[in-house]
Amino acid sequence: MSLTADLPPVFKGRSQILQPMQIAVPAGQVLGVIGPNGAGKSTLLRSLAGIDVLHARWNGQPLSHRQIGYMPQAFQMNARLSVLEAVLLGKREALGWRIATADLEAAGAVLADLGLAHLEGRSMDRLSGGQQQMVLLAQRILRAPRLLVLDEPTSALDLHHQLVILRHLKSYAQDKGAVVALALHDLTLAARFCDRLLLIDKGQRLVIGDNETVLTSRQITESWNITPELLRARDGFCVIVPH
Ligand SMILES: Nc1ncnc2c1ncn2[C@@H]1O[C@H](COP(=O)(O)OP(=O)(O)OP(=O)(O)O)[C@@H](O)[C@H]1O
Repeated sequence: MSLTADLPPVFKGRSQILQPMQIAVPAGQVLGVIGPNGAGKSTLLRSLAGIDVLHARWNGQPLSHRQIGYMPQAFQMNARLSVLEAVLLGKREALGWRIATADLEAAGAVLADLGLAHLEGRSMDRLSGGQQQMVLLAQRILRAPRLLVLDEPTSALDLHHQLVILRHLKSYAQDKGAVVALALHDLTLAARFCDRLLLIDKGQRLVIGDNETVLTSRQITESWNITPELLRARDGFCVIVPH
């Protein structure tokens, strides 16, 4: 089982900000989309998530909006909803006037998995930026999408919560046989949690493959204009120290 997508070029005005590209990811994997600022990561993820036109296929069959969860880079929810209500909105197509006990339990379980159970009754407009980011992620996860597309899902999180969320996303992909595609700026975290990486620059796919193939000194220097030191952590993962 796998996700495939034949993404068309994207234009803004007369500029082409994304070249056409083909993407293929086996079910159960996390795809990290990396590249410098303005490289085209958000544009690629929007296209993959089918915000304008659906392109993603699962085993060759088109995926519907219902099967795709997308979280954009800019997020904010100032509504006077409780955290539990906000998460339940993830099920909105299935919710009627009465909320099924199963949906309430599922929402509570996702919050508990992300360590957010204590916030269940709190109003969304009284959460910190990082807490909001995690609650909105819980909302997307509750839909149990086949394809979860997340634009910098850890940008507002401290180190502990970055690990909680990335571990959870990796398990989500493995347990559900889903695909998670996410943009990350931290290359060390990308190396540790992603099964494969797609390096993009100037709207063009430079390379897609396993971490060793993508995160080479030469490629990092060319794309980010730094001279990295590539170390090996105790657990064998690559650590990228920028110089
Ligand atoms: N609405 C727009 N009009 C014109 N150009 C745009 C528009 N949106 C994005 N761009 C340009 O397209 C390119 C890719 O932008 P995109 O947001 O996809 O990059 P990114 O890799 O996600 O960047 P960042 O890491 O800074 O979030 C950039 O050069 C950006 O200036």
